[in-house]
Amino acid sequence: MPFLILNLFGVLDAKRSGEDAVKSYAMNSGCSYSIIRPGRLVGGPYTNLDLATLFQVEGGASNGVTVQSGDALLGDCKRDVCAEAVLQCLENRECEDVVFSMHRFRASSATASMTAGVSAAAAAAIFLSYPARMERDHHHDVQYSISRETIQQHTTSNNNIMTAWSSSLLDSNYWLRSNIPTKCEAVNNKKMDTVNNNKTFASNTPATVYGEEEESNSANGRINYYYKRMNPNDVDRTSLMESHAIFGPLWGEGLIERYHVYKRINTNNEHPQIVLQSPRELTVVDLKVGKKLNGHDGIIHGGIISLLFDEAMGWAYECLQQQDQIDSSGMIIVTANLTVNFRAPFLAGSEAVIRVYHNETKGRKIYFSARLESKDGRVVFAEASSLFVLARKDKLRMKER
Ligand SMILES: CCCCCCCCCC(=O)SCCNC(=O)CCNC(=O)[C@H](O)C(C)(C)COP(=O)(O)OP(=O)(O)OC[C@H]1O[C@@H](n2cnc3c(N)ncnc32)[C@H](O)[C@@H]1OP(=O)(O)O
Repeated sequence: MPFLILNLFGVLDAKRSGEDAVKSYAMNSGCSYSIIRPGRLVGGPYTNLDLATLFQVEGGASNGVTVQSGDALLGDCKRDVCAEAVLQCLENRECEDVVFSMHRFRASSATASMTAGVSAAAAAAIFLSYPARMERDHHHDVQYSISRETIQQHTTSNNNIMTAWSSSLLDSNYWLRSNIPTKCEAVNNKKMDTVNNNKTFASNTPATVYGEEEESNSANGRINYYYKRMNPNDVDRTSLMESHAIFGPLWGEGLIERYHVYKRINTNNEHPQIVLQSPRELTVVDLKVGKKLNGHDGIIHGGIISLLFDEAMGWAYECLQQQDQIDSSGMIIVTANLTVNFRAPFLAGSEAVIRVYHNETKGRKIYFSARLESKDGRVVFAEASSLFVLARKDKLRMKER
């Protein structure tokens, strides 16, 4: 159908704005999104086209769905399947940061039998696990495909549809794990070498990591933040080198081997209200721990993890101070409270990232939260929340005496 007709009264424009707002919010708040563009919704009280199919179709053949990236598809979509798809998106990591359209499966006789007797839930779940071609929006220059033919081969060669689907689900998940660059991988290879000059790039920060010169491209609505290396350029820490826990005695092979701090710089002028949403991601630390910092054999000591969090939050304060221009003359920021929940063993020799968020500022009290997670964001090793307090320097010295 011509775009002009589909877009009568600006309906598609409005939908696009809605989608852009969702993406911006997701990018700026650090959460993921899934955008489903269903075909014309049917199957409800006012559009019960399915009365017709009810008499023609055995079982639930009309529950089949076709999923494709972008909006190439045109057709109807059953409401119950759409609702199920929404729920599946919440649970399927494969659906993170994707935009796809779905409509009813216009099945050939062979493929119709594939969906016969399968519930809407199963159909939606399976097809969402096997997107014919999903566009990862954050990696918009990369597309991934899982052939729908593969599914059909599985299903036609096996009488037990559900078994066949589950086995290909495993294949597919394996494929996804082994092939899809995750959120933490670089989009732009050209930027990889900027790590070396400490300029802008965190090799393991989220996908939307762009160099400063590309910031000007943000007009296309896709690029609205990037990361810039903080240490050692932004803050003179030479005096810290010898006595600082991380950069001094605990620094080196087998110990803390990497601790690169990046501040997030938002460049989104389109939705400033969204950028300011709380909690706001302030810093990301790209780190590597060695094999000599264990508690139990092979597992990094919880105290070390707490230290890594504390430091990251200290840098987050530095970032906040730069952004919000906090007047801290005569003051020093100190940790008043730090709570850590250890969620999964953080293994010796691992690489990971810490993401720090600003939750709230109340007078001289600043609340942060943070996550230590695997580079691909799939495993959360620990979560932390903290209260930092701006204390008067002279008062702290009095306490020392
Ligand atoms: C770019 C460079 C990056 C470098 C990063 C380095 C990061 C490293 C950060 C650290 O590890 S600092 C070392 C560990 N922390 C300390 O040594 C701090 C020791 N504690 C203190 O010196 C004082 O207890 C403190 C300055 C935190 C507070 O004393 P104050 O006399 O200034 O404030 P006060 O006790 O009146 O408390 C102020 C507010 O904070 C609240 N508060 C203080 N401690 C709290 C606590 N532990 N839990 C909850 N709330 C707390 C307190 O209730 C109160 O709330 P209200 O204003 O609403 O009444």
